Amino acid sequence: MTRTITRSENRTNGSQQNDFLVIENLVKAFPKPDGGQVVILNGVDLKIGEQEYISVIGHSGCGKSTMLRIIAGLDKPTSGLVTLEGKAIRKPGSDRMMVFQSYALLPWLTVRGNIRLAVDEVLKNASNTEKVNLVNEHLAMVNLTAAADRYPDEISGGMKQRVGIARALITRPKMLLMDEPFGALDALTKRKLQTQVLEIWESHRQAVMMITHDVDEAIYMSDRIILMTNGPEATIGEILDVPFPHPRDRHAIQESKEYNDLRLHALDFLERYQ
Ligand SMILES: Nc1ncnc2c1ncn2[C@@H]1O[C@H](COP(=O)(O)OP(=O)(O)OP(=O)(O)O)[C@@H](O)[C@H]1O
Repeated sequence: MTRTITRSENRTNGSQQNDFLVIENLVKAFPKPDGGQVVILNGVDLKIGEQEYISVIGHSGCGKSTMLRIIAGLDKPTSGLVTLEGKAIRKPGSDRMMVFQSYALLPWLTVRGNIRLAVDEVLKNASNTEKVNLVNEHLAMVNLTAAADRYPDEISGGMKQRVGIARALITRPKMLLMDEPFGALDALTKRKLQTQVLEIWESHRQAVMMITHDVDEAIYMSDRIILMTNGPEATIGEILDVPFPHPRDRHAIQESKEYNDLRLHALDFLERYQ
């Protein structure tokens, strides 16, 4: 069989060679309850372009969320450096927004209120009219206009996740960090939301790092797929280039030989690291 897989060298994809996010020799260790330390991530090197969509796949516990939290500024590296546009990341900032699997919405605020909160926190100089228009625009973008005045416990999981995505997008962060954003959704809702998020990203490009356990999701959505080795002491095992131009048609790409080769290659990798 002719292999069409391209293993990316550690560079940004396609035309965007700029080193927007740079991770250099990242090591993260946590203290063990009985003393000593366990090294979770050991020597991660990665560069991401400013409009690049990256997926990270690896077995449970290898340190994917830890890496995302370090990029978000919620946790610190034990050693190594993570920079965004050349500046070391030391704390959370409005240039990076997170989307969590567990939605993390405030139950006492409506859909509109949850989205508006992000605008109030980040776009402090915008007028009330500008903020209202922005919230309405983003409610429409994720098809939530009709549910704007409902509370989180009155809407479905898929709707909650759309609120989380609108809330993350509305302040136009330079980088979107998504931790298994579709992991809690049923198969149909998941596919719909994947398409919606991809369409939004295709029209408002930004850097994305998305953790997923789903190889098909990674191929459909991303430009490159980072395959992590198992922990402890996990690192990047391989980086796969996804050769399909955007905008993508899920059905069309799934019929191609490249798609199936890529899928089998990623699954083989994961099997090897079981
Ligand atoms: N604050 C912490 N203190 C101690 N150990 C931690 C801490 N945070 C994470 N860990 C450990 O680090 C390892 C990696 O955790 P992490 O959540 O990053 O993995 P993951 O790859 O995202 O897993 P999953 O796919 O299951 O979400 C796990 O063994 C976890 O128990």
